Amino acid sequence: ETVEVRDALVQFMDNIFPGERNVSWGWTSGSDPCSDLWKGVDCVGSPSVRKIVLDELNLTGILNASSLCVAKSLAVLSLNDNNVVGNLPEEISNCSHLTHLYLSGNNFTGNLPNSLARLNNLKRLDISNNDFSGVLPDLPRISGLLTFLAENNQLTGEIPDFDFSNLVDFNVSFNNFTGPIPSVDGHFGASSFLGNPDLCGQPLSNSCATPPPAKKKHSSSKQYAIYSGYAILGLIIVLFVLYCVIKRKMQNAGAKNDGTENLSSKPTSTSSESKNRSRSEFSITSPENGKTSSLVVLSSPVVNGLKFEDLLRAPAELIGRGKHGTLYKVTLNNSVNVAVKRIKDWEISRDEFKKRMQRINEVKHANVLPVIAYYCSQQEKLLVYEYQQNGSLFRLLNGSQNGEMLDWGSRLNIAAGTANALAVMHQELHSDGIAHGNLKSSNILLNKDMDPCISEYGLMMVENQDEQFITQTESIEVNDDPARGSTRRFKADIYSFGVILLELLTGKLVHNSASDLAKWVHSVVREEWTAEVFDRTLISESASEERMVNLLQVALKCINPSLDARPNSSQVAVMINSIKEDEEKSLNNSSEL
Ligand SMILES: Nc1ncnc2c1ncn2[C@@H]1O[C@H](COP(=O)(O)OP(=O)(O)OP(=O)(O)O)[C@@H](O)[C@H]1O
Repeated sequence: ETVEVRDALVQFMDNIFPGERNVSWGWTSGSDPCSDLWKGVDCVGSPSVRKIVLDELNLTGILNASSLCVAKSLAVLSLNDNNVVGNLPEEISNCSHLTHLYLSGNNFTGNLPNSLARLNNLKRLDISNNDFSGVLPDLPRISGLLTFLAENNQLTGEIPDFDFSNLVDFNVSFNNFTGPIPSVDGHFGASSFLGNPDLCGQPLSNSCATPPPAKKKHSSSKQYAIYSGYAILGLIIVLFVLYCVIKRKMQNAGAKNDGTENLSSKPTSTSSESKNRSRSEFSITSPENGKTSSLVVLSSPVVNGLKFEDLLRAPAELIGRGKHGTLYKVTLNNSVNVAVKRIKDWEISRDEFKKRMQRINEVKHANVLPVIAYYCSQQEKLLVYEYQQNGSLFRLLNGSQNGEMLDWGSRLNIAAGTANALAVMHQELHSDGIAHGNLKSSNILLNKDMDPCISEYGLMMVENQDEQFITQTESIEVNDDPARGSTRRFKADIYSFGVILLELLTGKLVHNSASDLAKWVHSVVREEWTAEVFDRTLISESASEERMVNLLQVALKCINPSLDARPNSSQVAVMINSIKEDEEKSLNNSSEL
């Protein structure tokens, strides 16, 4: 770097870190930021400063943007989780190459400068958890913005009309924004807007009131008539909705005696009410065509001799309602908990169902949760699994803050265990055409040793998580050729597994569409800031970036839009096991030192 840039950067550091600095940081005008490796500086193979990352270093001074932006090629500035004070100066716009600006978790105050909107290259802006106030500058004019995080500040005024379809992260919760939320078209939920008492409209539940009376006083009689019309229409809609809700509630109360949702109230097994509750839940009816549909117990000593009636009588608690059915936790007489999945709308004959279950049951793997019993009648299909106390991967990544409890080693173990199980299942069931069909992180359960267990293998005939990623030609081929259709099912599992790997690596979860996460990862990787993709908890535990990148590459192969380009499950398992072996070797080496 030139002397001018060096001196300016040293000035920037003196201002943001007043006091004595550790000499090992560099940041002295006699040295070079790139070749002398100043702390937090990355020149990404060039002679000019590209990135400055000074997170969690207890910086307590001010941000001197005039000095900082003398480094013209600066693209990333990250000052997360320090105690920087003062405002964000107008001169920040001199850093015209900035693509990433992270200021979260500091004590910044004052208005955001209008010049911020002139940072045309900005893709990610995170000013969350500060004390910024005032109205937002015209940020929507930055066309490539992907992230805007501003939660927990004191910002006011209306939310400008961002292009929400382009944004992948957006959060303005817990500020003082007012007025109507611009149309987000389902791209972001209420959690992005909560905690602004005077904000209204979708996706929040409080609708915007008609204009206040003061304005009406000045409005013309025509406007007055329009507003009154809206108000009356609104009132009619509210009354109609109220009527429907009350009517439905009354019908439900009549038909089900209020017992459908929550069966956790531990009914005593002798009470006729509790029997009725269980019956109404599973609604198992009389024998069909003279044949009795009984419970088939496949394996497991815990449920030996289990009868269908035992299942019906046992207290059941609803624990989930998914796309394909409902899940109950049922406590049997011997105090064993089982999970009972009641499948919805599966057009499959009894014989076919039975054959399928028997076939799946023949293949065993330690990381696949076996079906221990099943029941099948024309109307009902129930599957019984052992209840897994430690819940699912989805819950683990979601429940603990940012998946904090799940360290890199555990994530790699889950990835490898799942890949190995999938490889065996695919190999054994390939000729039967039985793929998993609905692989996702809520179907990866953790057993008592926190090892992964794939649940619900083969319960769905087809699941098209990757539909939009299939090329048109492939889609035609698949429809025309049954063998290709079978390949497609297995390759769809690979896509889904790739998405699970992305969840493990990013800590971000799929809620509605797997393709959103895949798109987000692609967009970050394309920007060549691959490290940005990884879950920050992994970065802070100093997980090996090399192995994270390797696992990311496996994930990207799995979500390749072309079916043929995706690896098969055995290849995936080999790749992940080799990453796991590298990890173990490196741990052994470091413990020997
Ligand atoms: N055997 C089990 N033990 C403990 N928890 C389980 C078990 N099986 C499923 N769960 C959890 O119960 C919840 C509901 O499961 P369910 O299978 O109904 O939902 P889903 O997998 O999201 O939906 P679907 O399979 O219908 O697409 C999920 O969070 C799942 O992780």
